[in-house]
Amino acid sequence: MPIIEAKGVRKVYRGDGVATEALRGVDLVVEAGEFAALVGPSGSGKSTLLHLLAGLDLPTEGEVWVGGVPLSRLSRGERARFRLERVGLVFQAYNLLPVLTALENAAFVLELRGLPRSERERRAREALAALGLEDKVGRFPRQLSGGEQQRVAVARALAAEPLIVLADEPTANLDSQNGLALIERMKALNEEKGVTFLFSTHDPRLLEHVKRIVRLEDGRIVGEERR
Ligand SMILES: Nc1ncnc2c1ncn2[C@@H]1O[C@H](COP(=O)(O)OP(=O)(O)OP(=O)(O)O)[C@@H](O)[C@H]1O
Repeated sequence: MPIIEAKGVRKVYRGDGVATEALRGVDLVVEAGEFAALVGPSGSGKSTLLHLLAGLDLPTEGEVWVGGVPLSRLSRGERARFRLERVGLVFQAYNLLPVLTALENAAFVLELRGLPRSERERRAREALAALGLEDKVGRFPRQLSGGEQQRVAVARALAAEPLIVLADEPTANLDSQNGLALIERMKALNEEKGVTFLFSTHDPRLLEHVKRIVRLEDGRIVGEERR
């Protein structure tokens, strides 16, 4: 069974009397275990598609299934629970909680899942260390640079060891050492634990490692490449 399937997905944003058609009929299947990238020019619909696949928003038309579950048939609360249990998200607004330290932020999803403190701290520390943040665990988001906050957001997603990670430009803003460390960590999770990854990216370092590239243009899939 595909882990994600989108069929006939259209998304129209309406606001200020203007309608923007961000997706114009997208069909996409992602199988379990894939390590895949969405590429395309700015405004082509990558973030919109990732949001819909995560159930953060619903399509104007069409349907998204994740693990066989049609997202439009779930309530908002059920979609939130589904994300908590299955999906790791890394979006451009990192959504770190300002009153929590890096460690607490990275452990937050595990806390919501009810893991015991020692277990969630161990996993959060491990994920932060893998991203080069071992000496920043006690800092609050405002005491971290943009790139460091981004790494905490990635650590939070990876610490939860979800079924699938959806990430919007996960390596943007990272210097080459941290970018490579993150790529290695994602690859290891993909190869050793079978975690599925779908990310949008322009980063040639990351594109070197992906096994599939899906190209979006103007709200449509215009090409695909498998390696
Ligand atoms: N909340 C919104 N309200 C109105 N229009 C939006 C909204 N979000 C995105 N759009 C529009 O939808 C289109 C697709 O945007 P999207 O953010 O999905 O593109 P993208 O490929 O992720 O771009 P980038 O690479 O710049 O992040 C753009 O024309 C954008 O202006």
